[in-house]
Amino acid sequence: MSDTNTPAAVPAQQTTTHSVRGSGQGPTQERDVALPPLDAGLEEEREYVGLLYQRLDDLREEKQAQLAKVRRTGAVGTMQNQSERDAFATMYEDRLAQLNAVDDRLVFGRLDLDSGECRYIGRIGLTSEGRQRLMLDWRAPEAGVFYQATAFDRQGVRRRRHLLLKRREVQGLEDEVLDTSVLEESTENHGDGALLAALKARRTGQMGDIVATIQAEQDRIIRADRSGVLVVQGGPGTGKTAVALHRAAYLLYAHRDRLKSAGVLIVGPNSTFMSYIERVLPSLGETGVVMSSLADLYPGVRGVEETDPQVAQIKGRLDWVDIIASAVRARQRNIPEPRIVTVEGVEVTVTPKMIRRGLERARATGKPYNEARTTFVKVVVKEIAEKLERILEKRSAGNGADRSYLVEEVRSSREVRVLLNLCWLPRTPQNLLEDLFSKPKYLAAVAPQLTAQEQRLLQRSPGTAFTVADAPLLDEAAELLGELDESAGREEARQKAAREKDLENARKAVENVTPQMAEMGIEGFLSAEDVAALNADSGPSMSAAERAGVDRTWTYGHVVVDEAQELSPMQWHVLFRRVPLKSVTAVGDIAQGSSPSASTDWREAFAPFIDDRLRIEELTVNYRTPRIMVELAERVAAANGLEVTSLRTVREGDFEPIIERVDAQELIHAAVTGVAAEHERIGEGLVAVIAPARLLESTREGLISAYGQRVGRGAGSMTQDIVAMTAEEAKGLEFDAVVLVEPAELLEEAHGRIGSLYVALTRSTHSLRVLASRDLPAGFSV
Ligand SMILES: Nc1ncnc2c1ncn2[C@@H]1O[C@H](COP(=O)(O)OP(=O)(O)OP(=O)(O)O)[C@@H](O)[C@H]1O
Repeated sequence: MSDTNTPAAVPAQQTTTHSVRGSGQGPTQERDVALPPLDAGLEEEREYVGLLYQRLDDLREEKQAQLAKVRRTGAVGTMQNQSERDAFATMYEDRLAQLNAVDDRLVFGRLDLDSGECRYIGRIGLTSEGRQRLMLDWRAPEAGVFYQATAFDRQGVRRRRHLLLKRREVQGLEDEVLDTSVLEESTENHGDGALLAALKARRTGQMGDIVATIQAEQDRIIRADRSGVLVVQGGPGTGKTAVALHRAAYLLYAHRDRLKSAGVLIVGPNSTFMSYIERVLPSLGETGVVMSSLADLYPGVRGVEETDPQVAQIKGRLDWVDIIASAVRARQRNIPEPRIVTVEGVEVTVTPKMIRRGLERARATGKPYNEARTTFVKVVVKEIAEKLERILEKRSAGNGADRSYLVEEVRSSREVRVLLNLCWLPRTPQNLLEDLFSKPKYLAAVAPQLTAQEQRLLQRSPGTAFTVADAPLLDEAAELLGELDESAGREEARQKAAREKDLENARKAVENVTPQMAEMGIEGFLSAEDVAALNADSGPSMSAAERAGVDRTWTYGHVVVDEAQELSPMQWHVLFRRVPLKSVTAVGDIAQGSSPSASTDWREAFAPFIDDRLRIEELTVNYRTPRIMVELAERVAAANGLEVTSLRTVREGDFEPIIERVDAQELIHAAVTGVAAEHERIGEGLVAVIAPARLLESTREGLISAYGQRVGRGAGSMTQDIVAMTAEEAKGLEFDAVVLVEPAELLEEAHGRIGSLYVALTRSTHSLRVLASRDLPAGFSV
């Protein structure tokens, strides 16, 4: 058995055959299937695709049987035997999950080369039992020409064929003949291009992959080098999100050893967006990535919206690195004058000098605040105990009794504990931030960078929920405070030792199984770290991705950030800490920026974190929005002072945008009827009402009373056929039709920044209806 990703090299027209096992569980039957000739038609391609699915099913069956066998063996034998079994079991499970995920439209392309070689391109690489290459993984270097070859630069390609599948069924072929001499040989040339067919398709509410139709400018970005920061700038609908996700899949393929254990983090603006994109990577056979919205950047706390844009802007500044450091330092303080504590009925005077020695020794450890506190406590307790001992010695005229118990007595004395806490209170990131925002004097003392007015804006009562903009501040505080539990350091050391032991065992196991896996043609599916995680002697076993998702200190091999223009400097600061090699793909559009901290220049945005080794690539074709709507959006942007690069569009569009004037009190009713009118116009599909925040709830209620269950709610709302949201929430999403309510108010609520309205105008793939009771913003009329 072999199913890896080395190049396919099968001459196209000679009658090459592949030997394929028959289906079913019975005895193996061998049958030969010829590779379709260059002028193959639908029937021949169907036969070949049938062969590929046959191979997929066989592999699946094989893995299922192997997994069942390993599981039957049970947890017996030496630690190393168990590790080996676990290694195999995880590998089979991973592989099975991957084989299941790629079932839909397994293969999509065929290349016929000048050399006579024919390559099939699909979601994974497949070879026959006899090690004959059947299909190339789209990410393999040899598959690159499928996306790159053009009539001007053929790169040895005579013909590129798209196989249009619905699930497992070949429904059509589409040929691009790059060498005109092939024209006579080819009888097939089928209708609409694969790209247009994909773009016209109704939206499901979840983003799909674009693997069959990646365009050359996108492919270059997807396969770009992993090192450093790559920014992909592009207008709406240019495929930035799609490219970012396919790049993650590509990097996981090309650097599997490194990235499988370190992991890839994908960051997006909010949870609706994260559920919109969550299926793309699994459909490409990749499951081991961690996805996080900006609200979840600090594990364990889901930030609510920061409603005041000024507050969000203040919290986004890098000044907080210093403010939080001062806030932490300010929580270590000396006593102004000596204090008396009573231990065992004896009064002991604690002097500022004794406390200072404790503070200095603790700071000298260089450990985070809570961990250094252990040293502080140890030093001061010892000093008090020694003083107490001297007093007791004096009283008992030096009878030399054993007084080693005194240290424990001092440590457990309530008065001593109060004094120690007064000087060095154990803190969690949450308490620290809560204190900063609820104690104006504390904030004033540690944040001279903020004006009095800014400090006032930050004030809030204790217990208020943490916001998205607090997440990076919590993270920064956690970094400086360290573990709260004094025993955590010891526990951590114990766990580290246990992990190292597991890792050593796992390395031996992987060494043993690797040759057997290689024999089977499987490489790089499991690292020693994965096996070690399975054997970890504490808690349930977790995959690298699961562990990374809950561990604030996890460092990733690569980070992908979508809607990157919206991130504040503090959010970048936290993200860069998670990727020490600074291997980052950031995709976004400066023109769509709407958050209070949105970047207006990519180089400026990254200057604090990296030197000038920043690569900026641009995408220039809008695949989502028809030309008529793009023109409207660009006109409105320009009329409101926003410079946007004019985009090329792939589709003209079938429907002119409709602009309806309505009375203010009729807006919601008009939105409800507008949805029905849009469904009538476009047929089935997802219609979104994009409304100002003030009208959102009443709009949603109006829609629910008219359409009931059809109206989506929460993160999974996009899978229904009607949704209502603000322009901010619509960022990154797309719909078949959009009903846009009161554009003047959208502009106003973004404080005159056009970004949100520009976003709203570019969300639709087919049709747009604008409802306005007030004057329309500039640019709406020609
Ligand atoms: N090469 C392609 N083949 C098929 N569909 C594509 C291709 N490129 C982009 N698309 C489709 O175009 C639409 C827009 O893509 P995407 O959401 O990635 O754009 P974007 O640049 O992130 O947009 P925005 O900035 O407006 O959120 C999606 O439906 C995507 O699947």
